[in-house]
Amino acid sequence: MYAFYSLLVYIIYTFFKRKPGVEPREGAVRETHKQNQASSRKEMIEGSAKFPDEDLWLEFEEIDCSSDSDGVSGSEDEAGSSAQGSHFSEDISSPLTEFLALKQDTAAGVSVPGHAAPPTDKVMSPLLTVTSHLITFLEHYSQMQRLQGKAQEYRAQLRREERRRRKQLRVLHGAYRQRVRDKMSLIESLETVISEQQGVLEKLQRGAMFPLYPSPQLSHVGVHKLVESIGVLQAERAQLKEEISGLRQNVEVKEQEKHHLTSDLHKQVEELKEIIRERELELSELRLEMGVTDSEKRLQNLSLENQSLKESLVVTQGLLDKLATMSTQPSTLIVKENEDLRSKVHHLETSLQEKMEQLVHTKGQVDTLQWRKEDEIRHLDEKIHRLQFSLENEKRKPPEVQYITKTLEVESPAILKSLTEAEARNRLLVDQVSVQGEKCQKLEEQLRRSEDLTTSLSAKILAYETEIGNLKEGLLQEIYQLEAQKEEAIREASQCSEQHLENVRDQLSGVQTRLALLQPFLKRMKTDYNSLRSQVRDFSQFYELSIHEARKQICRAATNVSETNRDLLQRYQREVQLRKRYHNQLVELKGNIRVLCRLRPQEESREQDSPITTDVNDDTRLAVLYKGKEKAFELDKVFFPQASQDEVFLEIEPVIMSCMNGYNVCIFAYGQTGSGKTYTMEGTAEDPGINYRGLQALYREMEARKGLWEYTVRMSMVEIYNEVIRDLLSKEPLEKLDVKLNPDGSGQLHVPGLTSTEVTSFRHIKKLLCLGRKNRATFCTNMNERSSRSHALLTITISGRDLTTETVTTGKLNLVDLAGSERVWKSGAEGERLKEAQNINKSLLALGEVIQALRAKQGHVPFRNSKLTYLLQDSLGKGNKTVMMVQVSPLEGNIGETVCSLNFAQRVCKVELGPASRKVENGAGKADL
Ligand SMILES: Nc1ncnc2c1ncn2[C@@H]1O[C@H](COP(=O)(O)OP(=O)(O)OP(=O)(O)O)[C@@H](O)[C@H]1O
Repeated sequence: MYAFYSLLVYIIYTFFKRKPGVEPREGAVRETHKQNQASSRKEMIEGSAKFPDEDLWLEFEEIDCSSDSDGVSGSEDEAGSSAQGSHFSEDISSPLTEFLALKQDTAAGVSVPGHAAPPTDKVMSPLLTVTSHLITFLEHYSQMQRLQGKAQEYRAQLRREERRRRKQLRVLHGAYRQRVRDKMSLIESLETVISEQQGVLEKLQRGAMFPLYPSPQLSHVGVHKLVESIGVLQAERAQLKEEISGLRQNVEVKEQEKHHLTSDLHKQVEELKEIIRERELELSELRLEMGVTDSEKRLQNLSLENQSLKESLVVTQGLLDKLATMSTQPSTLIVKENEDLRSKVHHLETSLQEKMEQLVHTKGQVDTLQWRKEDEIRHLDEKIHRLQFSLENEKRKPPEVQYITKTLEVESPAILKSLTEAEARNRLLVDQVSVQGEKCQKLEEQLRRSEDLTTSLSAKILAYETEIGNLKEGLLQEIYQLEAQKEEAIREASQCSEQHLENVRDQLSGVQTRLALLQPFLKRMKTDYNSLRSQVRDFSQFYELSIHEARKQICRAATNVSETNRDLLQRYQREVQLRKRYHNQLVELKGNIRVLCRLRPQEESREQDSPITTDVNDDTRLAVLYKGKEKAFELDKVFFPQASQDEVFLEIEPVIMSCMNGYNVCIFAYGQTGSGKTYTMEGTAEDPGINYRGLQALYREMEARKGLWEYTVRMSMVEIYNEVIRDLLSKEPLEKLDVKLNPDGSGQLHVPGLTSTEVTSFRHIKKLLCLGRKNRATFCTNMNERSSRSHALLTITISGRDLTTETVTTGKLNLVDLAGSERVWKSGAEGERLKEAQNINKSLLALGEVIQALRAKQGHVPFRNSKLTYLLQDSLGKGNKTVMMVQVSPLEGNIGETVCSLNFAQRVCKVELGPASRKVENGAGKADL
């Protein structure tokens, strides 16, 4: 008895002294286990004591082997955990099995045949009972760990399956998109076919609109084309139907296969369930035998759940494989593909639903398991307390027992720790299961969406198919209608043509009768025609002779005309020369400086007695009643107030025209402000003055001389204000210019920077005149004031070339609108007005001095005393032609200024410039003639 207890204590000691953190290596453990087995067996054999239950040993060995293999086949973590579990189980199996065997033998009191009966103790001590319970619990715990390892393996498999399924789904989606694209292209091709058919139909309709006109061939061709295309479409449709039926058969076959697979799977599941049931029975038996706790049941439940999960995974995998194989099959028809997809989606949905249900069930089970485990832990705690209590009672027992009790006290926290770890693992499992459920839900949603898309697409396809069918029916109906219309049209056309033929026959018979009547007339006409032909022949001969004679006469007349022309040309040239000579003599007779006076008419509203009287019979005299005395003036010509612009111009025209022959001419208007200077020179738009009319006359003459003379005309316009020259044709009219001697040494004057524009036509001149007027207006706010105080000078330079004699003439025409000659400075003006008045007076005084010098025939003429005289130097001096237009106001109030102006004019009248000279240049060089 003592020996037995000693052995028992030794075994427990050897088992419990190994702590979980310092377990021996696997190989070492296995070796120890084998050695223990070997030694125990050896001992048994040597002691001629066969082991009481060899089958039980074998079972334990199998468990060890399976746990080893599981640890190798799982993933790295799982392998680690399973390996750990196997170590633990292996670690405890050898001493425990031995002890269990011994305990069973002891409890049963069975003697092994052939062996000596072991020493028996009929009464089991409490320590032995507790120890046996603990060992049983540890065994169950190790089994639970193994099952957990297997569950982890299943989870890994589940993950792998999930990944594979996702991949397959991606592939399926890609294939599905491709099929949709193919479907769209098919629909487009069908639409193009329909549009072509519609086009053909429209053509046919057009042909039917004009049945009487020649288009039956076109209608025939169109109908034939339409019928052919419809036949092709029908053939295509039949082919498509055949393909669809074939594909449906394939689908049915696949469905049957799927059904078989499902039934096989169900069978397998049933078998597995049967096996599980058997295992459950075995376990329940074991539990009854060994007093197993509820943890075994839970472990069984877990294993069952895992098994069901595995089965569902297998089912899903099979479905996915089938889907993959179906997706790889070549398909051309959309309908079939859609059906396949629909069925697959349905299967997937059902499998997912099953899985979801299983997962929910598993989750519930796990929750209940957790709850039960907590209860179990509580029970274990109570048991431990009871054990502690019993151990307290056993304190008075031998020291070995006390040692065991202490060991149990030490080891119980470790057991509790392992239990909490197991609980944590269970929680982890629950979390993973919930994550899996979410993934399954997402997949389910994706599948639902794809199914919706598939249904919508299939609906569209059906709609297209129905539309195509309707169109075909409509086309066929229209074809029938067209054929009917065509037949009707042919019938009508044949009726019309028959009627027309009858009409034509009638007309032909009428024409034949008329021809018979016209036969004698035709014979007569033939004779007339022959006579006419002979006459025409005679006439053509006569005509040729006449033409020949006329040509001769024309040639003779041409020779006579050329001789006459030469004579006429010579006479014309002589006439021109004479005209020029007489003109010059006339101008000279009139005087090369001529003073004309123009009386401004009174305004109708302010008409009053004028102090100026004229003689109607003598247009060279006028008298002014000034300060009670009548003062008489004799000038070259006096224009009465009623004199028109044209009259004034006719008087001046010969002088203006002389510039075309190379004379320098200067025409200036002189007089007080408001006396009509600008009116005379510029005039108005309706009644232009000397400037406009003179330039117009020059261009008229130039036109008349075209072919004999060639002219170049240049134009410039300046304003002299306060002794400052400004270019009125410049782009920068505010620039101040100055008169200088020409640097070429000719002694001529020129204004550097002055714009001298070559004029191409009279219209061009008009534009330039407008520009000059506009620029002058920009200088002042009050145009009348400004024009009254500034001189405006328009210069035209005309270079002419006689094309017959190559003589070149250069003439210059200066047209000057002078500033008002009133004596403002005498009226006490100040400031700017005084300066203006002084400058005006200076230039007019300089003009008077120049005229005085010319009159006195002085050697020096002071042209440079003012800008005005400087500019007019080459036109005012000797050999030039000058016209002074004295403008006189008829008003009593202006009488003083009138007298002054007339006095100045009188002085100018007495100036003798001598005969004018022409600026002519011929082959020998320049000359003044
Ligand atoms: N012969 C005429 N017939 C009709 N109206 C005339 C005649 N002469 C001048 N006038 C008118 O008299 C007014 C003053 O004439 P104008 O402006 O030509 O005078 P002016 O001497 O040029 O003055 P200023 O020196 O201020 O420029 C204008 O309205 C003009 O139409």
